[in-house]
Amino acid sequence: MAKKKTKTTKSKPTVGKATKKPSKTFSFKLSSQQKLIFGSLLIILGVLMFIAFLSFFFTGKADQSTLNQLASRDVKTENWLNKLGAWVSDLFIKKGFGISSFIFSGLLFLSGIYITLDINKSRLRRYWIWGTLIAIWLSVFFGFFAHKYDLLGGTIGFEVNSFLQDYIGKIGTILLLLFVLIVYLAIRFKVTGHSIVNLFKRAKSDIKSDFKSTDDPKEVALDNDLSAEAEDIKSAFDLKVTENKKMSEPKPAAKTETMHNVSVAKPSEEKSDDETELDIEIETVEEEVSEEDNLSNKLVEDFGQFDPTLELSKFQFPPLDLLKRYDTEGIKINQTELEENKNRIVETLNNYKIGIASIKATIGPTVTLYEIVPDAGVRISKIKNLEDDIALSLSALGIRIIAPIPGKGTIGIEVPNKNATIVSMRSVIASKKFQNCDMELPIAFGKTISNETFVVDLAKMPHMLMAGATGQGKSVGLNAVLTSLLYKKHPAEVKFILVDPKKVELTLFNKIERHYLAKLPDSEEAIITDNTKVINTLNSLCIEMDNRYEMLKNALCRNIKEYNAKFKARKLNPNDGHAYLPYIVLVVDEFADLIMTAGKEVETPIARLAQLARAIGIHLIIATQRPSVNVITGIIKANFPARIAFRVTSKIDSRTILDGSGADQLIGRGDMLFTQGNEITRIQCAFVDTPEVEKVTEFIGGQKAYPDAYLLPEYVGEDGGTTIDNNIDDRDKLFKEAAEIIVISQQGSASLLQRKLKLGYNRAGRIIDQLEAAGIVGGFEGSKARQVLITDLAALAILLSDEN
Ligand SMILES: Nc1ncnc2c1ncn2[C@@H]1O[C@H](COP(=O)(O)OP(=O)(O)OP(=O)(O)O)[C@@H](O)[C@H]1O
Repeated sequence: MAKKKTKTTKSKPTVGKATKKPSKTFSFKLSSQQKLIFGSLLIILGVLMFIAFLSFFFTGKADQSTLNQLASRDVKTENWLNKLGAWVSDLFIKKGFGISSFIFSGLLFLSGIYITLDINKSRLRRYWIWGTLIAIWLSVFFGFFAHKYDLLGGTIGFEVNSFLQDYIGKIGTILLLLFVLIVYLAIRFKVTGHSIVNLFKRAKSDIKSDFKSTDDPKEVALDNDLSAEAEDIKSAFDLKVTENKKMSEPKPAAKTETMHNVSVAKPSEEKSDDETELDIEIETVEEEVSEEDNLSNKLVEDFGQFDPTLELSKFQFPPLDLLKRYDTEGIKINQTELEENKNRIVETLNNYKIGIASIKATIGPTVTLYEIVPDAGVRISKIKNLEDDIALSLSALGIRIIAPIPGKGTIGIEVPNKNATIVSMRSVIASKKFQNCDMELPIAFGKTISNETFVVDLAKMPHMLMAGATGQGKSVGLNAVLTSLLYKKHPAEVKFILVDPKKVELTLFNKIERHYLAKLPDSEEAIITDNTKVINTLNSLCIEMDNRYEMLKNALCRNIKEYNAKFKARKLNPNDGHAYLPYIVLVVDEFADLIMTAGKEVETPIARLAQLARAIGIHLIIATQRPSVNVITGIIKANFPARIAFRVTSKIDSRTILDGSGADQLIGRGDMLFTQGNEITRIQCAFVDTPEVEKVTEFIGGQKAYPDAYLLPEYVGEDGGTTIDNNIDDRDKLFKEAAEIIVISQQGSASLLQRKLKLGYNRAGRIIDQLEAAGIVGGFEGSKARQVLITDLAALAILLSDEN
């Protein structure tokens, strides 16, 4: 992939410092001149080594006696490179690897060339590794001949060979060397069983065709490798064709016969021959590694994959003990209750002349499902209409009839248990299903009617709408969602934006602000309780969404998962504006309240986010007490396929949220219906109490955190940039200084002032307004920095002196 420079529109806040540049390590970098000097030195050394080695085979014996006296100048050696040559070649060839030592001189020479010409170093490294291994292998192999030619394998070869022979014998050593050779060929040249078979086949067909051509000298195979003779014939043949063409254009085969008496094998015959004999040989080509891949591979080799959790590498997930066990946990079967309910159902149905073939009970935490198979010929709608009668005869609230149960040939009657059991958060978090799940954003909601832990992936939903009348368990449900994520996701991987108009429900999560929360740069509190701030946050989230899409586009990725995987593999350069992207989960409690106060201003960004944000890891969870149509509008509903309904007060509300009835028949206290499309599942929501959440958040909050919450992009509301302060006397004390900074950097951004002058966002924003009023910076341009209208300090000085 060609390296692509990308630019994002703003300086992105990072996950703490999750986007660290690859850490600076000591790098041995040479200038071009140094490369030439060092490279040519290696080339010369390689050549010298080669000469010394070569000479050793002629002069080695003669120099043998002088080796101990090399220090003395008077001693004469015969090696072509004299004393040093004699010593080095003795060291490498005699004491070392034998004739395979030539490989090292070659490697030195090659290194010199690579360094001088600045060619890809990773290949050179590979040459060295493989070269050394080959040298060892050869010397061990030549060790077999050591008793005759000791210089072939050198001392190392001899010693290793005899060592191996001592333990596995001669045959064992040969086989071991053969095995190593096969491993080498397989890895280095990607040789496979197939390619060997193909090689043999080709050799066979070559030999066969050679035999054929010698059998009948007249027959010349007209293939691509025409021999010189055949070439002559062909040219003559072509010539004749052109001559003949002028006359009568006879058939080419006849022409050849008349001219040269050469029979050309009929193409069709040749083809059939080829078909039986020739097999396509597929050459295994080593995949070309593109420049960027190469770099990323090297980075991954050197530093390992990028680890977003590195900055808080010591972060500990909260232990299970922080969550409470409940006495009423665990399903107890009440046989008499079961029996009674069964009898009543059968009786009621009998009263209406509905016979039952069989009945089966599944006991859940809060309700028991009686599955009945009616006698043949009974109309389902008849049973469905008896809902109220059955409820009356069972004298129980919240009877729900599912007729038929999707995927089963039965009718279900859900009857609440007299003594509901609590599904504790602890039990669902501890469940294998949750612990072993491989989801991006796993949520353990609770338990289904058959007492299975119900785990869903928020990333797949991709947004969730939650409704329920007051006191039915919405807040507990939201806490269950957040707790699930806290137990499974590292602070680097997920960030929450919490909107809590009630001001009391989500405040506990304040403690994990610097771990898990995201906020606007200028806000002090991460949890948003003020409705006007919600608008800014939502718009800022839209900017974040646009930025993320831009980043994904530049990285050629379709979704956040691919993008993060690429970033982890170091294929995306942080200097090009890329960063590891955590998931962002926006939780809005009391959505109705928000819509009432802010209306369209909230609905538009929510709808935009709901429509577009799924691919870039922004997920919305919206909870409301009143699921009326003016709160949950068509556009919002269409984009929230996952719905959760706690008990609602009317069938209409149930229809609004679930597109069907059922939620009005729930029994409350966490009894809920979940749908992600067609199927509706009844679940008992896990119960997590405030003290438990407090303990979990305290545990997390007590650990090392990022310096700040995850900062969302700056968003200045529509009126934010227009309140221009014209009064010179009211200007900020730091106005002049700020103007100078802006003019020098030619960048009209409040965050620059924040950084340079160490100001809060509000003050920096005010100064920017004053600068705009003074004509130093241009108007507000959305997420982009403002234009600077003054080009240098001199012009600024003139402008300011004119004002006074
Ligand atoms: N899953 C559950 N298991 C057992 N009891 C529950 C469960 N969920 C809620 N409850 C009970 O219901 C009470 C009210 O729950 P919760 O505060 O979540 O209601 P709510 O829907 O948020 O109400 P509101 O909209 O007024 O805030 C809880 O205090 C608790 O006693």
